[in-house]
Amino acid sequence: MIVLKLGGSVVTEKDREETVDGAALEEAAAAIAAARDGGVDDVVVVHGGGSFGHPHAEEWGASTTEGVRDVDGVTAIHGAMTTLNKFVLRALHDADVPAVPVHPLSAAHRDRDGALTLPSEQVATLLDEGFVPVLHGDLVAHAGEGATVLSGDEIVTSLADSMDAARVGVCSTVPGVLDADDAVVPEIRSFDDVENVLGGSSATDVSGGMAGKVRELLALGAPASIFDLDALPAFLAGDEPGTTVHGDR
Ligand SMILES: Nc1ncnc2c1ncn2[C@@H]1O[C@H](COP(=O)(O)OP(=O)(O)OP(=O)(O)O)[C@@H](O)[C@H]1O
Ligand SMILES: C=C(C)CCOP(=O)(O)O
Repeated sequence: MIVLKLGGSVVTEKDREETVDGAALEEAAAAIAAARDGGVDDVVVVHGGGSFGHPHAEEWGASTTEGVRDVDGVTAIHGAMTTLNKFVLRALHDADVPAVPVHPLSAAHRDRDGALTLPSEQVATLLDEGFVPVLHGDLVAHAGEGATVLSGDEIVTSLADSMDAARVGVCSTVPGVLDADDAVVPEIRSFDDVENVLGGSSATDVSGGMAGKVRELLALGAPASIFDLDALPAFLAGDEPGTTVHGDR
């Protein structure tokens, strides 16, 4: 199976709070629909926070390690993400993709050391039954912290491991990880390869931007591609566009 992350910076306008990028979302949904028509029917979709989750998380001081205890904060952050999830589902439904939401806050948790448990049996069963599960960056219950941010990238890594994904795709606004001359780095095998060129995100992002992404993907067994929306059809067709991160496991 394939785990595909649609970056929050792809499906939203990251500089305008709670604004969906409708054209990008439509393009992504069309690519997924076309791939399904071509026989690729085992895709799990995860989307990021973009201008929905991140500004609220920042406002409430929540990150992947700093929790929020105020129920209004939980409601604001989780609510923004479920709102974005509804837009993503609608775009997929409009393209005739049988997308079904899976909200991580209802299923996942972190222990006191921050280790994540994200059940995947319901995701696997939905997939077996012909649906396209759609998860999203969210908050999760975190022992001793209240609720912390769970990034879409962590979801991707966790599901890729527990569901033994063959391939992982991370669709972002950049054509791959860029080097100091803005050329795409074709392959990454260790964080040292790219440490000096990796920054955070150009927009509000509480979960680490590109550096966080590469760290997560390096912890994987399956190869992971980072590419832009133009390259999504190629990725779904089996190519490895953009940057391929080969995990160190
Ligand atoms: N060396 C680099 N190569 C490519 N992008 C980089 C690099 N360093 C920093 N970045 C930034 O990382 C961003 C991608 O990370 P970001 O977390 O914003 O993506 P996303 O997954 O699409 O969004 P979200 O986290 O909301 O889901 C790029 O838009 C760019 O601003
Ligand atoms: C900010 C929240 C709640 C989700 C973050 O998910 P990401 O955009 O994948 O890092």
